[in-house]
Amino acid sequence: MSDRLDRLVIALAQINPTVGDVAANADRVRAARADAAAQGADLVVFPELVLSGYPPEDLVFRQAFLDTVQAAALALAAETGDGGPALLVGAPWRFTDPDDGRRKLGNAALLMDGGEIRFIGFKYLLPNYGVFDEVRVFSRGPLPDIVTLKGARLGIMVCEDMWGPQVTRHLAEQGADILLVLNGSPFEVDKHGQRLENARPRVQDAGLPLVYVNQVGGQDELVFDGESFVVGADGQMVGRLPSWTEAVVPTTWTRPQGTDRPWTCEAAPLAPAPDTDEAIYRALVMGLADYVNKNGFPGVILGLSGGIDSALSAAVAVDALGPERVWCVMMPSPYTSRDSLEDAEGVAQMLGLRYDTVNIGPAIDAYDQMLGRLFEGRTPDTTEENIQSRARGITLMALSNKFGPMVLSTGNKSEMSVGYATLYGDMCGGFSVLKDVYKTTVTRLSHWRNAQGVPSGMLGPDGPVMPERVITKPPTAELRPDQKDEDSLPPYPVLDRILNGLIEGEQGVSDLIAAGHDDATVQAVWRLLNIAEYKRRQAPPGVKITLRAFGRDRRYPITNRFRG
Ligand SMILES: Nc1ncnc2c1ncn2[C@@H]1O[C@H](COP(=O)(O)OP(=O)(O)OC[C@H]2O[C@@H]([n+]3cccc(C(=O)O)c3)[C@H](O)[C@@H]2O)[C@@H](O)[C@H]1O
Ligand SMILES: Nc1ncnc2c1ncn2[C@@H]1O[C@H](COP(=O)(O)OP(=O)(O)OP(=O)(O)O)[C@@H](O)[C@H]1O
Ligand SMILES: NC(=O)CC[C@H](N)C(=O)O
Repeated sequence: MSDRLDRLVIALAQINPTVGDVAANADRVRAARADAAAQGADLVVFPELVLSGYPPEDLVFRQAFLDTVQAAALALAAETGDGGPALLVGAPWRFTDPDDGRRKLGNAALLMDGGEIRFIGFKYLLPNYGVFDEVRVFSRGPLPDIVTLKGARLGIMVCEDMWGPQVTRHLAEQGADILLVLNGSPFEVDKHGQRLENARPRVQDAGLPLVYVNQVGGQDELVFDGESFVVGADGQMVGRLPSWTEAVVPTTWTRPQGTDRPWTCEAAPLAPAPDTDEAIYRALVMGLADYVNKNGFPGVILGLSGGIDSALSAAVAVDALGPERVWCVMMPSPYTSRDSLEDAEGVAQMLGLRYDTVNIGPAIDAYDQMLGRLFEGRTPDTTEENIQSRARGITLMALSNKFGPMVLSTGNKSEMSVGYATLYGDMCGGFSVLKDVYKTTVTRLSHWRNAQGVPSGMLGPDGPVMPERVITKPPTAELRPDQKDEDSLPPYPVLDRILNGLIEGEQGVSDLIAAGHDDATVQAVWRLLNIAEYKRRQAPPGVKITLRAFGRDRRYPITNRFRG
């Protein structure tokens, strides 16, 4: 037998598309192809729906949008007539269903080679759970055929196709040599482990190696971490791309020349996977940066209270956008303590950003006067507290309207769970960094960022970002004298464990009581969680990091009498 080898170089193009910007996405594909060509690639594999951006949601109902995608795809395909690498690109694509003869829309993978679209495969398993609604917008295609490139029989799948056995089995039966998977797989804590756990049974079932290409970047509530990889037919990781950054990485595949022996991938670089806290922090930074930049804002503005939530939100914003694009405003009331003033100023100095003070005292006096006659005989309560919060909201929105930065809302997941936030007050804003981050995780991330220095690729200071006291002092809303969060809520470690069970674990009240939690506390938290749904529906979007984020993932009725 000859010891010469057949050789195929497959480049993994982990790029950051923008939903709806078809021309820019096609240009990114071109740039990645040029990069891959310079690295000797024969084929460049891109993420799911890279031409439209993922997820395109109802945008794909517009024929004009599909026409634009189709024109861009045909232009890219024509360019592969130059003898350079072939492209494997995801796009929404209209097709005629062979079973019923009807025109449908599929989530497709297009193989472009030799100046034409040589092969079209469609996603077979459409995810319709959690954040995914693909049955609503796409039809499943027929089970895909295999296609040959430079003698290698490629089995092409689209994302969810790898999460069930059917498509892999079909491709293996057809005689595939290598499985290629185009993905739009959003980040969740510890998701990278799940991807590998789902890839391995497919690989073992088929006895075939697998190439997994995921996108990076933020799209509204979703953020994609990339972390594309190659797994050998033995289930071992052969190569892994870095997370949270664009990358075009070639992998070299060989087999004995002229034989029908399996293709194997030569060892490729194995980028380290970040630990949990770093991954969450990077998700928040990328989610915010892409939201602000892709929507064309000059920067963000937020209320800096001297508390931990606004301090961490400001730190994430500075790491995402740089200090010159983040504006913080301290808005003291008569209840604002000296410590809060010092701590807010400390945060601003450490982050090196623009910091202003606007006293809300005159606004509160004005409302006291305006409402005095109508409120006569009523004792002060949360009504007056909420007016303070709303005076801050109005101030931030006025500065946003006048100067253009988007207001960043600072509430965390613990508060959003129990409705501990004021509608049109501290809930106002365009985007919320911490919306899906429990308070105990806020504390952990703050310690992490203070100890870590600037994470690679970020724009903030290489040192601590908030005074230690901001992390260690008891949380307070400072809406009345000596107020502490724990006056109204269980201590956050207790609250977060219960919320984690009710939300992430979908556990019942009785399960949590049986697990040893205090009966009355669990009942109270469950009640608050239920009655705060109306607030969450009016809350700004924020970066999803958990299994069950409010908004896209966890959708409960507002009008809901079930209390069991
Ligand atoms: N199902 C439903 N559908 C639609 N609307 C509903 C509703 N239930 C009540 N509402 C309305 O919602 C209003 C109550 O909500 P809202 O006005 O937000 O006020 P509310 O929830 O009563 O008070 C805000 C709470 O957030 C706490 N908090 C914590 C931390 C920071 C801050 C801060 O502001 O900085 C505040 C504050 O201590 C207080 O407990 C009611 O007046 C009612 O009209
Ligand atoms: N004195 C203040 N100056 C500026 N902004 C404020 C002030 N007080 C509250 N805010 C804004 O309202 C948000 C909610 O504040 P509050 O302090 O009441 O609750 P919190 O959830 O403990 O937040 P934090 O930890 O940031 O204080 C803050 O994150 C901040 O954006
Ligand atoms: N786009 C998709 O099909 C994604 C679904 C898949 N289970 C994932 O999260 O990775």
